[in-house]
Amino acid sequence: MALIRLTKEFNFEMAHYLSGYDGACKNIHGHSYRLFVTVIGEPISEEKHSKLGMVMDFGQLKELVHRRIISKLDHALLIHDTPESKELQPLLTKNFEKVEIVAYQPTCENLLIHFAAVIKAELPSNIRLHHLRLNETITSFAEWYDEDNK
Ligand SMILES: Nc1nc2c(c(=O)[nH]1)N=C([C@H](O)[C@H](O)COP(=O)(O)OP(=O)(O)OP(=O)(O)O)CN2
Ligand SMILES: [Zn+2]
Repeated sequence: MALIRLTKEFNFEMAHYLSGYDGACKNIHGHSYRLFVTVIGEPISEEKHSKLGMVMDFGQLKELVHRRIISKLDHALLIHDTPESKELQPLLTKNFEKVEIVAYQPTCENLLIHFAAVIKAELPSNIRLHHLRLNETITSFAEWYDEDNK
């Protein structure tokens, strides 16, 4: 038995602001995010299987992450649902196509917690989410590891 980790990288552009933050990031600004998704499993060994030798088709992983995360967040503005943003929300949703209202402060950390839950819920039962890495800038990134969150 050999366990193999597979990683696929995704890129998306997203705007956000950190509500109540004590620095420049309290203002609306954007990032070119880089998301690395790593899964672990055993390569399929059935000779007749169309995915012979693969833990998971990279294309299947791409479809999942695109559908559940990238399609929603790329070129979107993420708004933390707070009493202060309530007034702003209808104005933004009326004028822009992609505004996502979320129940959490949109930090790298909280985005990863959200992404992990979404990806884990859709992975086939024989494949495990091993870790995620999210770069917010070239110099700043956060990581989520399954083994840290058992
Ligand atoms: N722990 C966290 N700290 C900060 C987050 C975060 O998500 N988690 N986010 C921000 C801002 O949104 C933004 O990402 C600024 O980050 P920072 O690395 O400070 O960006 P700079 O452009 O100033 O980075 P340099 O490359 O050092 O110029 C703030 N903090
Ligand atoms: Zn930011």
